[in-house]
Amino acid sequence: MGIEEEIRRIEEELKNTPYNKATQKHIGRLKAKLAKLREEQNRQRGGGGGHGYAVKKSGDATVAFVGFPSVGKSTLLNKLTNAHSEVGAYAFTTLKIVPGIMEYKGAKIQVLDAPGIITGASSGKGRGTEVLAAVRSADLILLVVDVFSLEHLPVIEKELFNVGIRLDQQPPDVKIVRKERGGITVNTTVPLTHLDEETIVAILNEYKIHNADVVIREDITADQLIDVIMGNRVYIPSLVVVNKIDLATEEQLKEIEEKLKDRPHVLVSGHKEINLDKLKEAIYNTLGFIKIYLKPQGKKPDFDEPLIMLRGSTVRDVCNKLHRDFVENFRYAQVWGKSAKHPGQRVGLDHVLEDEDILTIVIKRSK
Ligand SMILES: Nc1nc2c(ncn2[C@@H]2O[C@H](COP(=O)(O)OP(=O)(O)OP(=O)(O)O)[C@@H](O)[C@H]2O)c(=O)[nH]1
Repeated sequence: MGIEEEIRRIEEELKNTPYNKATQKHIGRLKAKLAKLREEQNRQRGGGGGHGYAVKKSGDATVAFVGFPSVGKSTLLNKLTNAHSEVGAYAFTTLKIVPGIMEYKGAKIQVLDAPGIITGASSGKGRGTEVLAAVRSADLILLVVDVFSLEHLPVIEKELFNVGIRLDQQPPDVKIVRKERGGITVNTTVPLTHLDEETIVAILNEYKIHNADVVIREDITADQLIDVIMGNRVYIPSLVVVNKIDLATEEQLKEIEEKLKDRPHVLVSGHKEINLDKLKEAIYNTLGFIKIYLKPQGKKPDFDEPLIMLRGSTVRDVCNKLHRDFVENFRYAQVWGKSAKHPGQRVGLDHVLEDEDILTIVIKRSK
């Protein structure tokens, strides 16, 4: 049986197996098998867990447009950035990923236009797989649909899920430490409502893990446990962009608003330039930026040109951005501001910075 056929067979079985206490373990095993097969398939197609596509990261953050062909991604990209992607009134005008830079409130945001993903892209049909690999490296994913195709959203989400992209989730708080012998021990700090110990062990066994200490600190699902075992998942926030609102009636727009009320979304028209500022603002806010003022040793901080970094950035991220040798030659850093325990605190590369911190980086003198 070919991989694709086997995947279909297991998906079918999962669909037809009702979830309850008695089937939990079986379902867990099936899901583990399915995840392994998808991984194998992604490997064969050269996508998935790979390191992406020939797009160099530049700017302060990267945003990827994902959507079906002809929803207007190229048009939006052109209006938001300085890039000139070809726009055509036919499907698949975008044959390779075209990055552009969008400047907003001092941040330079790299925007990638990916070829339209289609059903089955994650299984290698169309040009989807390599594109999805590039999307994995984004800091924010824009799910683009047009006013008449909201039903594409779950399809796109499934494609992304299948290549290991987890939207709007945090990495599960689970530690698995393998050992030589002693079997599997499971410790939990919260009650688990989706998994019992037998299922956890069955899933681990499916991955040939027979000896390990497992610590679970949140109420995870089988899928989340599998994600931790696979280890190559990426966790990226998303924003829904509904395009071509110029074609819809007030009534239709209200319906769309209602359907999307529980998730971040923006309604726009690329072509008619409606709500594009709102979209830029939403992109900027969802990414979340902080300003860092650099202070050369023994001098005053530079308040005129702050460094723009993503929220959660560390001293290491700053070093990487400034110069490729900084991490290697790093001695220590000093911080003043919200993240510092006291003004001028000495910190290492892993120190997490806060908005408006002042930072001095001390590096070894080059020989
Ligand atoms: N009415 C209307 N048409 C639009 C809008 N934005 C784009 N279009 C049209 O939709 C068609 C497809 O636009 P593209 O920007 O090429 O779409 P794409 O998503 O990049 O398509 P692929 O390159 O095939 O993936 C073109 O004819 C555009 O002129 C819009 O806001 N309103």
